[in-house]
Amino acid sequence: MDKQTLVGVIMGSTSDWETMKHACDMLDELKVPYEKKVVSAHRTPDYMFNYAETAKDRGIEVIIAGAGGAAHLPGMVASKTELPVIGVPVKSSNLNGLDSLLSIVQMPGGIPVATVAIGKAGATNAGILAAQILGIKYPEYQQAVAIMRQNKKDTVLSEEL
Ligand SMILES: Nc1c(C(=O)O)ncn1[C@@H]1O[C@H](COP(=O)(O)O)[C@@H](O)[C@H]1O
Repeated sequence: MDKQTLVGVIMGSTSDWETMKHACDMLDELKVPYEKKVVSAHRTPDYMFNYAETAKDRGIEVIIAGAGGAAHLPGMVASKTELPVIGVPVKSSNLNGLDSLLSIVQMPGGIPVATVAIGKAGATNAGILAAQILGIKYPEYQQAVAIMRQNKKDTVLSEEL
């Protein structure tokens, strides 16, 4: 039987995939079941509301939302769900992602978005953070994160200049 999808990876546009695939790669590595979709607060507002409102009942436990520029998606999704939302600022062409970062991180008190760094490293960390959150309830994901970190440590220690 397929495992229950636990993470919703959403992004404002297909153009965000280059960045957001790194979150999905990490979820694949940690064997966390996820779904991925394009959802936009600006372009598909009703769909975005519906996605956020129904995610919990569908069994999703963490949402990773990536967007660039006027990146309202993570915050708007957070406003419609009690699930933890991790926001990934996608690097924009005009302002290098600083616009995305500030749009996501500066949430008003009461509606948090756990914001990671701009771009690939942030997306990768979003995948790890999602697994760590799930690891509180599902020990296999905590274990997977521990193994991944140990492997990284071994790689760094074995590296020579
Ligand atoms: N920031 C948002 C939202 C949103 O926040 O709802 N929807 C799309 N976008 C962003 O617009 C950028 C350009 O999109 P296009 O490449 O499709 O023109 C993308 O980075 C996307 O995340």
